[in-house]
Formats: sequence, structure tokens, C-alpha cells
Amino acid sequence: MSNRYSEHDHEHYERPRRRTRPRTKDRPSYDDAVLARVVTVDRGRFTLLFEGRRVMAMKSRPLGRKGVVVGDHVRVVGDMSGDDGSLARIVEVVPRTTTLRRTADDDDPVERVIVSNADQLVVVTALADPEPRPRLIDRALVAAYDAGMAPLLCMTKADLADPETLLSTYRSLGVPWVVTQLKGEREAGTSGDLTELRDRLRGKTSVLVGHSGVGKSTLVNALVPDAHREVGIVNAVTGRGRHTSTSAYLLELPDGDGWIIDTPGIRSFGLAHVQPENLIEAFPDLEEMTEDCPRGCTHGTDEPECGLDEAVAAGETDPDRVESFRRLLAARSATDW
Ligand SMILES: Nc1nc2c(ncn2[C@@H]2O[C@H](COP(=O)(O)OP(=O)(O)OP(=O)(O)O)[C@@H](O)[C@H]2O)c(=O)[nH]1
Ligand SMILES: [Zn+2]
Repeated sequence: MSNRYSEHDHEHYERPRRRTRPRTKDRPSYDDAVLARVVTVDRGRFTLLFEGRRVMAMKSRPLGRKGVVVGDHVRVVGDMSGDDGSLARIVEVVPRTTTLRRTADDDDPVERVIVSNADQLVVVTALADPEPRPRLIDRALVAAYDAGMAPLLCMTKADLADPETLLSTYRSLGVPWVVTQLKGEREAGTSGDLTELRDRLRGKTSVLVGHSGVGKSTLVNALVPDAHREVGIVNAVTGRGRHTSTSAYLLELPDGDGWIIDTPGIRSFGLAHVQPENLIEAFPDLEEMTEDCPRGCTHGTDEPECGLDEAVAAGETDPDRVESFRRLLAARSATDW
């Protein structure tokens, strides 16, 4: 330090010595960084939304191997113009409120964060064509509860079948639901039948999941009329042709009414990372009844002396609710999704 300025001593006679920024070991403070949100990720390049425009960015060195995912709020430096060929740098990921995770498959313990900072998981299922797949819905619910996200069951194609049968499976869990129909008398683009869904999405970040053919794209296009164009812009910016169908992307709802994250490539959730203790936390009334469970009790059907059985026997809880909770618990290790 002492000889660092020796060659420039004359400068220090002329003006007070300025505190220099830490140079090497200390982390730079990036006082000039701005906040943006990650819209999509494509081969190490990130599309961010900043002041209404899309900006391309890459991770900066201080982030190391820390992942950046769709939904992240990030701090960014560099070229925020969004002009062709511009590239900003992500210097920090703002702590996440939620993380939706999946294990690659149930036997593979490597878990990955799919999206972050989402409040709600919208499980999109058709009432017919294709037939609902309750096991798949159960697994999505497990992922939501584990992530601390509120679930919403969105039943599409209400013009084709009645929701009652499916609803009876989820009523005791208290899963909120909406129905939509975007064909028949009401075509996509008309407002009427989406009012309830829009109300449920308002002010939140919601992730939409659903298997092929349930009408998820139709729904997204009805909610965000220029969704195709917006996704098109993402493509134009990356210059990599058609938007890869395997990546999630975030869209802002019209009038700043919230955010949706579509997940075209995600049809399944490996749930190997989900612990029974985390799942039951989503049902505080049931959790209360497990306080005297034997150590290590999973609260499943075959557990001896589980507090849930005692509560049912004593008439203290709804047996359907316990049964449904246990169905979810079992769905963790199902192999048919
Ligand atoms: N009858 C009826 N058909 C619908 C409704 N919504 C969507 N469809 C039709 O269902 C088919 C599948 O819709 P998509 O929106 O492409 O389904 P998706 O879930 O995005 O499927 P992928 O593109 O495979 O991921 C299309 O032929 C739609 O026109 C509806 O409410 N009622
Ligand atoms: Zn138990």
C-alpha cells in the first residue's frame, strides 16, 4: 500500500486522497446495478425484462456456478439498451421467495430449480380430450405444496364434460379451482369465461403446468393476446430461431395484472426431494395431529400409531382429508408420470 502511490505523489499534494474502490479480493459493490426479471433462459443466455423491454444478459463471474432461473429478480450492470447484439451482466440474484423444484426422475436425487418467486402453481387439466390424469395432478400438487406455493386447479374444455367427478377428488384437500372453455360458443379471445381465472392470477406470479393437449397454449394466448408475438421477440433477440419448446418463459399479464410462467417442456415432476414433513406443513390442521407420532413417522397409510389414524378414530378430522393427504404422500414415489 505504501508505495502504491509513490509514482503519483504529486497528485496527492494537489487534492485530497480519494478512497479507492477495493480492487481484487473484495467483492465489487455494483452500486450502479439495476433490477430486472428473468424471462427465459436459453443456453447460458438470459432474456431479462427491464423497464418494459427485453434485454439479453449473461452471468458475471462473481455469481460463480450459482444458477439463475426464470422468475428470478436479478441485479444487472452493463448495456441495458436491449439493442441487437447488446449483452448485460447479471451480478446478483435477489433472494428467492419460493423455488419450484423437480428431481430429474424419482430415482435421481439431483434436484433442479425450475422457476423462482412464483406464488401459485396452476395445474391445467382438460375435463375431456385428453381425459384427466389424477395421478399427474396429485404430483403437481405435491410439488406446489412442497414449494410453499398455492395450488390452483384449472379445468379446461368445460364445454366437453362436467367438472364434478374430478372436483370430488380434490374437494377435501381444499384446492381452489376454476373452469374454462375456449371453444364452442365462446371462442378464444373473448373475455367472459376467463374472468374468474384472471381474478385468481391478479397480482401474483403463477406457473402453468399441464400435459400435452390440455389447452394450455390456448389459455396462455387468451390471457396474453400477444403472447405469440412476445415469445417471438424473445426468439428474434436470441437469434436462435424458434423458441425452444423445452424452456419456461415469463409473460406479463395485460395492464400489469400479474405474471404467468408457461412451462412448455415440463410435463412431469420428479419428487424424490420431497420430505413428508414438508408436505404436511401445507396442511396445518393435519400437522397438528401428528405431534405425538413416533419418530420418523411418514404419516402414510401403513404407519403404526400415526396420529392421523388416531384423529380419524376419535372423529377429530375428516377421514376424506386424511385419505387425500395420504394419496398425495404416496404420489411422491409414483412411477406413472
Ligand atoms: N373443446 C375445447 N377444445 C379446446 C379448448 N381449449 C383448447 N382446445 C383445443 O385443444 C387442443 C389443444 O390445445 P393446445 O392449447 O394446443 O394444448 P396444449 O396444452 O398447449 O398442448 P401442447 O401444445 O401439446 O403443449 C386444440 O385443438 C385446442 O383448440 C376448450 O376449452 N374446449
Ligand atoms: Zn404420523
